[in-house]
Amino acid sequence: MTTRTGKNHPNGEDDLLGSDRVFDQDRAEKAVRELLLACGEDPDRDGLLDTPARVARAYREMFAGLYTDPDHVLDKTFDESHEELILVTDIPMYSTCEHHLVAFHGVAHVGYIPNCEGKVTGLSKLARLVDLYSKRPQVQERLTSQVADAIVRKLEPRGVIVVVEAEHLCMAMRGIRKPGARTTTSAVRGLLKTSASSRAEALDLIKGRR
Ligand SMILES: Nc1nc2c(ncn2[C@@H]2O[C@H](COP(=O)(O)OP(=O)(O)OP(=O)(O)O)[C@@H](O)[C@H]2O)c(=O)[nH]1
Ligand SMILES: [Zn+2]
Repeated sequence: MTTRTGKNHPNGEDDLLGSDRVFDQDRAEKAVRELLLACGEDPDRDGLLDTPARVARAYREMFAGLYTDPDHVLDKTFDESHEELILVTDIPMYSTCEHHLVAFHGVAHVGYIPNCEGKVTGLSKLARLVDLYSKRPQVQERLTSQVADAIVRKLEPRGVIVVVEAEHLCMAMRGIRKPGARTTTSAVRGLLKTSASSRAEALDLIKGRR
């Protein structure tokens, strides 16, 4: 699996520079085996024999967003004379907390106001963008702004809003142990930041969606 991604920091701005990055299946398998040993488990017992390979494949899938340039997701655009809000709500989101490598999951709401040329993208591409940035070691704040900034870069819209609501399993199954606690993050750009009424319209639609 070799495709473009960042040189120094896979989640940073140098993401755009691109470099070949590969998933090293053998290395991942060895690391999982080591982890099992470190936990006092026997990786050679029947039930665990295939576990290192399975876990390595799972991580390759969970971090698939490290190997794809997110900007390509929004390559296809079309002109549609719609100059008002386009909002996709309740996009299911599964990501991995970079502090503990356990899941955080919830929903993302992504909206934008196209520019005066009416440059829009397919609705599924907004969900693809959320998927791609989720499939990396992440923190929720960065995930939220990266989705917003990718839309700004590629669609040059008048405004963008991204809201992510998630439960962090690192706060539920360990540590402070508060299952059900939800974290909400938002990233607003352009008109949706500067115009209180535009932002209120978007937030009302997000809040009142059920
Ligand atoms: N801001 C932010 N914090 C996060 C996110 N995911 C996990 N964290 C927090 O990252 C922090 C890491 O804190 P540390 O004190 O270094 O690690 P820790 O001892 O395991 O912390 P506890 O979870 O409090 O036990 C914790 O407070 C987590 O709740 C995230 O997406 N955004
Ligand atoms: Zn965590």
